[in-house]
Amino acid sequence: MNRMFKATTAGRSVDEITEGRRLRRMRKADWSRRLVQENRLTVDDLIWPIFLIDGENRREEIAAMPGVFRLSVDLAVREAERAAKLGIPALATFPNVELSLRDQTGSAILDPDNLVNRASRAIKAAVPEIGVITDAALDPFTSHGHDGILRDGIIVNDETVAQIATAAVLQADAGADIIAPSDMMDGRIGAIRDALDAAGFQDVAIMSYATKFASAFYGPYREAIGTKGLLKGDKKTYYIDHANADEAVREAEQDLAEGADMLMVKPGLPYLDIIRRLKDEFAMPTFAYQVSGEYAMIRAAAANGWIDGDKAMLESLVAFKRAGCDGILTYFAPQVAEMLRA
Ligand SMILES: NCC(=O)CCC(=O)O
Ligand SMILES: [Mg+2]
Repeated sequence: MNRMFKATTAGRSVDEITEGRRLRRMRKADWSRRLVQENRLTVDDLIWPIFLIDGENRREEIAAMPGVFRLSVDLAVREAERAAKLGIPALATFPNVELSLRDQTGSAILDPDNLVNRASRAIKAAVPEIGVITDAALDPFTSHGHDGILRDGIIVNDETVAQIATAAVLQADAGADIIAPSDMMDGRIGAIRDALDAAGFQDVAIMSYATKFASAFYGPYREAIGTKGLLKGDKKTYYIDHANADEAVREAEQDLAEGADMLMVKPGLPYLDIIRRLKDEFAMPTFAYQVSGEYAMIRAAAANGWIDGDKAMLESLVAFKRAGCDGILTYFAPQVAEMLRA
């Protein structure tokens, strides 16, 4: 029937137009689609960001992130066990620090027994086979919610870098396998590398939040770590303008020169072009952070019945692989891992 059909429009048949190259041929059945599929999401691609709170047996749902909880350390350990069983390679921890412990300089990050370090110790003791990634940025620890030390209205770069480097050593000492600083201060990767090496932590890696953009998509995260009501102004003097791409390449280049082992692009889905450029340019292990706002959008639309949440989640994650990612930090990690296993 197809063969007999001659287009009645301007005269040429579809076979004449395509010269016989029919791309739908390989899409005709499930088996052939599977055979030619270029990118595949596996559990090995997942990093699970989890939120911490003080106390015991505490589990608080984050309103703007349905299905995501703040966990006391004992429950975080349980979740780490679950993650390891599911085959998730690594966790990234983020603390919601008690308000009374936050100050102008974020000094609690220098407490060897702060929430993050206690969690790393407990997780590594119970589940040594899972990777632990910690953030050395100051925002969960400052009374103003900025990622650095605030003096006279300015986030001071060099003093912040010195504090972050010291904090990174404490985090490594508590068991962190990867330090992932999310603050975007200039020079922090080199300073962290030097400090880790000087303290004997040559094997602790650095995943640079090399290209972190000033973004509206971090909203729910600020609720999660309790900086929403604290933060005055914005982070535009240290995060990258979301209109810029060449600048992101320069940031990544600089962090690699300073010793970053891995690059991260954040947020994720609106920045797939950056992921592709970094992967092509540097051929380094490259990660995306599918941030809280991206998670919330998918969950909210699904809750309203406007999209199929599971399908949108999987599609968004495969998009990162297609763009060149080696892995993705995603709040969907345990849910996806369960699905990929089934
Ligand atoms: N330093 C980690 C983040 O800022 C996460 C942002 C988000 O999930 O929105
Ligand atoms: Mg930089």
